Amino acid sequence: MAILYQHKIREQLHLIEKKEKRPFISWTEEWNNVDPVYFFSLGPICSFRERFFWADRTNETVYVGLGCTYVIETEEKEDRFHTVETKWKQWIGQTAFYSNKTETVPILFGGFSFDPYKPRTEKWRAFPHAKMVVPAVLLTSKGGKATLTVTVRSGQSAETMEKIEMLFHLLHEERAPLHSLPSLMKYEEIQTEQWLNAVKQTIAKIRVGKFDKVVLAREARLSFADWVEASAVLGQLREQQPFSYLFAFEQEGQCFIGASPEQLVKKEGDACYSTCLAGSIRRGKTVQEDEQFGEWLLRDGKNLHEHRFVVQMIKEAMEAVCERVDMPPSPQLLKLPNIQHLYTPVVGEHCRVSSILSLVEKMHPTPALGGTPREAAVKEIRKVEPLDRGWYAAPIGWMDTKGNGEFAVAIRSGLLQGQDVSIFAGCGIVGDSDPISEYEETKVKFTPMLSALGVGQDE
Ligand SMILES: C=C(O[C@H]1C=CC=C(C(=O)O)[C@@H]1O)C(=O)O
Ligand SMILES: [Mg+2]
Repeated sequence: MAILYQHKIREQLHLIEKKEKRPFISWTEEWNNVDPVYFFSLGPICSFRERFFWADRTNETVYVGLGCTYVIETEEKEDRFHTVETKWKQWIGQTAFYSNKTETVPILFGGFSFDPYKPRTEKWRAFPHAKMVVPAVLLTSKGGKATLTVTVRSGQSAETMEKIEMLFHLLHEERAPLHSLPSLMKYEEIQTEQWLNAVKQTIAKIRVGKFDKVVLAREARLSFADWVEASAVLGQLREQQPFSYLFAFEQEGQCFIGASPEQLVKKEGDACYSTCLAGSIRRGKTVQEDEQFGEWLLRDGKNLHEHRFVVQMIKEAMEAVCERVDMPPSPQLLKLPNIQHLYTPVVGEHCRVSSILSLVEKMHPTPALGGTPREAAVKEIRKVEPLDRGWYAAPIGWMDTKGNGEFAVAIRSGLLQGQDVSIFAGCGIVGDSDPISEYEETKVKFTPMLSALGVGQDE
């Protein structure tokens, strides 16, 4: 099967290259189903130096990208979303699209930094303020049906084909097990004292009316005995966090990865969707305790307050561009394996914007990651938070050639850098926050990444 495909793709690309005058060729074909995490794991073995992974909360849409045929990246601050949009349109205009018996279109995948005005540290050097890529090979799985898209620069298909041939060869062989996780050498929470002080100061400032809400995040660092391979972590996240977005974006051997429950925005034609997620409590140890915690969260003034700011902002942002916006009048509970949240889904109809990036720009950062008022809160985070957030808490996702797409908020995430890993977690500070409870909340939010790394919470 794989051998057949290989010849077919090579032949097709060759024919197209001969007659096509455009700089890029993108060719899509129906394909046999393959485990996406396994597909992702084969990238480096086939000399693809970049890779990404995306699965939405229901696993309905899964994308795996290997290699990089076209990169859009910018260090611009104000204009970054606009620049990506313009370059994407230019690329679409330069590309010849071919497909065989499928409606699937190629996508652009990537993300943004949380705050382009925060000075970048060495840790995030491979992650500019905006970076989105068109992969050389894209595996798309939609509703259980798979397609493969090969995108090449015209005249350069031979180089990509060599790697693809290797990929097909490996897929044809008996499946090798995923990498195992190395053992933990060191676990360290970073600048906890400074973070707690920042929380205390922020609470005081909120109490005198300087802000309504500010989200403050912190970092923990882990060192392992060996290289931490992204596919091993991804495999664990997939098992342990079944109702979250799974994402990974690997560049220069560094991989930003996570399992986020939080949708920033999705656009499908003229409908758009978002979720308000803020307000948290851990899961109970028994069914009864778990229900008690949930009931408490639904009634707790401080958490409802935290949540309300997010609802207000998302509602306003959607109302500005949609004819109709629907949402339930009060939050529901979203129960995840380690934590429960207050949750309000939002649906916008007859959306007037043509590209998801305009919605991303409007909505980032929501008060679940930044605060209220937005500008003042982000400035305060920049000043007092002892952390370079990089891509943590920022938009990550995809868009297609029609301007549709979906972005999650990259929380419950970490950065894999060889044997070292940084993980991040934040929480919404309001006037009646208690620093120790907020500290505990961030600990619970570290759990998904720690478990995926094979680390127990008390290590
Ligand atoms: C900032 C994070 O969570 C946000 C999302 C849900 C609940 C939150 C909270 O209750 O504080 C946070 O706003 C994080 O997980 O790092
Ligand atoms: Mg909270």
